[in-house]
Order: sequence, then C-alpha cells, then structure tokens
Amino acid sequence: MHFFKYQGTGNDFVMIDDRARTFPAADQALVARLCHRHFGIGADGLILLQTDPDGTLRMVYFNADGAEGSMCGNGGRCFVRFAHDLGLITNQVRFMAVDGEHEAQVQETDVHLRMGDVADIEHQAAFSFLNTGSPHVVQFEDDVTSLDVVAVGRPLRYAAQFSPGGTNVNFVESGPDQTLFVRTYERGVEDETYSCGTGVTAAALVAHQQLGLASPVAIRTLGGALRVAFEAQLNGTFGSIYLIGPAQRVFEGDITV
Ligand SMILES: N[C@H](CCC[C@H](N)C(=O)O)C(=O)O
Repeated sequence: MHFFKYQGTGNDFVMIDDRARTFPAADQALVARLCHRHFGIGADGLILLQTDPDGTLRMVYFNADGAEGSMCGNGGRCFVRFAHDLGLITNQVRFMAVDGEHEAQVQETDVHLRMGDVADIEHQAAFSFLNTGSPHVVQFEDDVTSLDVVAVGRPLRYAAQFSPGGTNVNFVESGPDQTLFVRTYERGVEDETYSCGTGVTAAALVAHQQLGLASPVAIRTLGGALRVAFEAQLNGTFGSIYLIGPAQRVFEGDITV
C-alpha cells in the first residue's frame, strides 16, 4: 500500500490517495497498525483523500486508535496541502469533511483553513467546553510548560459529564505579548500531541471571550506556531473562523499490509 506522510505543527498523519476507493476503511485494526509508532508508519491519525462522483474532494479522518474521528483541523490543513501536491487543486479549494464543507487557501508554506462556525461556548468554573468540529475542554493554567498533560488531561477526557463520546482537553497559558501557549490531550490518540488544530481554535475563541484577545490570535504549541482568525458576533457566536499555519509532506513509501 502506497502512503504519504504529512505534518502540520507536529500533528502528523498518514495520507492515502483513495480516489479509487479501495482502502478498507472499516478495518480499524489496520488503521491503528498503520498509525502505530513501533509496528507501523507512525502518526496521530490517518486521512483518506477521496473524490465523490460529482468531483467533490472528501476528507475522511481516523484517529490513531483506528476509529473514524470528528473534524481534525491540522489534518484538514495537511489534506489541502496533499491535494495541492497531487495537482488536484490550485491555491483555493472547497472540500467536504465529517462536519460539513470547508474552504481553504494555500499561501506559500501556510494553509488557511476555514472552520465551522461556533455557536455555543459553555463556561464552567474550572474550564470552558465547546465544539469546533471536535469537542474541546479549554482550561487556563499559570504554568503549562511544567504541567503533566496526560495525568491531568486523561481524567477530564473520560469525565462522566462528557460521556459517552468524551472530549479533547487543552491547557492554555496566556503570554505577556497576547500569545497563547496550548498543550492538548487528544482523545483517540489517548496521549498528548504536539499540536491540535481544533483545540487551538477552541482556545483562541475562549481567550477572546475571557481575556479579550483580538483576532488573529497567535498560538504556540509544542510543534510550532499557529494563528486563529475569526469574526465575533455580538450575540457571542463566531463566524469566518480560520486556522492558519504550515503543513508539509515529510516522506512517502510503501507498506505491506
Ligand atoms: N488533531 C486534530 C483533532 C482530532 C480530534 C480527535 N482527537 C477527536 O476529537 O476525536 C486537530 O488538529 O484538530
């Protein structure tokens, strides 16, 4: 099986050109093995690039555990780069994903990916909860650098109030220059990843509401820098949300399945 490997701020994905629709998408064990860092290629997730009969590009995303996931922002940026590298698109594209249609632009090394509008942010005492294509807890911390993200994140990921689906968990530190530092525990990977696109999007929107940060919000992750641009409406909803940052091919190869 031929594959490509992409990464966007260190969130890495096995990318398969599945326009022939031959990939056995129901085989969770296969997807999990391809993503495994010791028995497979190694990735946080796997993405199929498909085309519908009417020519629409379609992104199908699986978490590293092999189950089909909800929307993946960094994966979406890598998907756009992949379609561009294959010569399927110019610098502007529309594609379908699990949460609906997305529009994106390729601008040099960056991909600007439009995310779905966000209507509801639930603020609780310790954290906020919202869905940016995937569900996210956003919790502010004074010192995110030395936080044990897995130890603190995992109980929230499995907390009864988010069952049965669970949630991703983001720890956010607000820096002196209006930038955020975000570390994320990702469900479906069940570990910290270097960056999570829907997670930093969630962090930026909460930081706008709670800290007054203006669009575009600059965010640092373990895997690099991202920006989130948005239009905040007076009624507390958000539109024209863009996740902006680099996405690149790392290597390609063949694996025996
Ligand atoms: N890394 C992804 C998020 C994947 C979401 C997934 N972990 C889930 O909620 O099942 C991102 O860049 O947005």
